[in-house]
Amino acid sequence: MIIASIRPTISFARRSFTSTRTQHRNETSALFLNASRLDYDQQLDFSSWHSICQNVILNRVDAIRDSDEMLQLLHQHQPTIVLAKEMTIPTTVVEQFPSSVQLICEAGTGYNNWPIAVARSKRIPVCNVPTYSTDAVAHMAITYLMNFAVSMFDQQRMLLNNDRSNFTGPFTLPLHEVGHQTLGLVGGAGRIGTKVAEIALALGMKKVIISSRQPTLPEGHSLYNHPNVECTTDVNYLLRHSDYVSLHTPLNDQTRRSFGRQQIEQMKPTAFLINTSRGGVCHEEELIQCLEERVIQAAGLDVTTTEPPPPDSKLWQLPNRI
Ligand SMILES: NC(=O)C1=CN([C@@H]2O[C@H](COP(=O)(O)OP(=O)(O)OC[C@H]3O[C@@H](n4cnc5c(N)ncnc54)[C@H](O)[C@@H]3O)[C@@H](O)[C@H]2O)C=CC1
Ligand SMILES: O=C(O)C(=O)COP(=O)(O)O
Repeated sequence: MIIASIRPTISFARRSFTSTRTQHRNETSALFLNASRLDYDQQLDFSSWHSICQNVILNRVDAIRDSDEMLQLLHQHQPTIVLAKEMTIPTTVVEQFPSSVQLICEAGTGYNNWPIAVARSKRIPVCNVPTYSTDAVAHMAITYLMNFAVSMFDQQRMLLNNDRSNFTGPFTLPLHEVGHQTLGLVGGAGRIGTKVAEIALALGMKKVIISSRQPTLPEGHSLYNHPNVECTTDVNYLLRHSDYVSLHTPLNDQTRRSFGRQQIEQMKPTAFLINTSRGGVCHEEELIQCLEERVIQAAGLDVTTTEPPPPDSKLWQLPNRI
């Protein structure tokens, strides 16, 4: 899957290069910072890189300790292309990039780890892999939803704790039929949100509310004019009417810590929050407090502000956090 999905980056790179950078066809090297994050021997299609530039030398480095070391490596290798995956690249590093660097590639979807404004000011294009894991993330969000719907996590916890109260008498854990429920997708008109919506509708969910910066889905969107889909610019409306709220915006200056107590308090007390976007989109301290106070039922968090959370984070202990 990843071999196929990395191709958009390659084709973007090819377009960038063929339009403006053809003079460098003979002398291209790429530096992959912290390459051990994935096994890219299998995932980078070197023949594509070679069609951009005749000699691509991919140098992979790991376990970089600090900005100084990063800069030292960059100046030593003088790469044309710098690749990274989810590793925070400090502003000062991009400011001091060697002049050889002509393309930044994020080898995944979210590119919040790069100081884009600095790259832009230096006229270095940045590309990502937009479809790197669209289906996998959508499946993850739906897995949280279905588990919340039938209290699967709680049932398993009770079994592991040898707590038989729900298996000997009347069943007290909630069991919801999603056909009667509404899913709210914040930033839901994007790739992952749309895929989540499509699966939720296939499961027969009553309604999907998508919040977007546009009042309607664009013509040509797979859910345009769908009878069970509502598009709104009013996130508060979505929060008030959803049984599950799933976050799908990228992390940027507008979305950073944008989902906190004020938003959670508008959700139904019976509702669940799902975050598979970026931990930093949530105001994590306020989210933890709201979960402790049971302002909502529970949260499914594929992402946290720091990954993994620090050992003393309350996130490790909260019973209503998955
Ligand atoms: N948990 C994981 O392993 C993964 C997480 N992700 C995260 O999911 C995010 C979304 O991915 P895609 O759906 O593929 O991206 P996308 O770009 O297709 O969709 C993002 C949506 O958010 C909207 N948006 C952007 N800025 C906004 C703002 N300031 N306010 C409101 N809406 C805004 C966009 O208009 C778009 O509809 C990525 O940026 C990444 O952070 C992506 C892949 C894997
Ligand atoms: O591509 C992205 O934005 C991701 O977050 C992918 O994350 P992962 O490869 O699942 O650690």
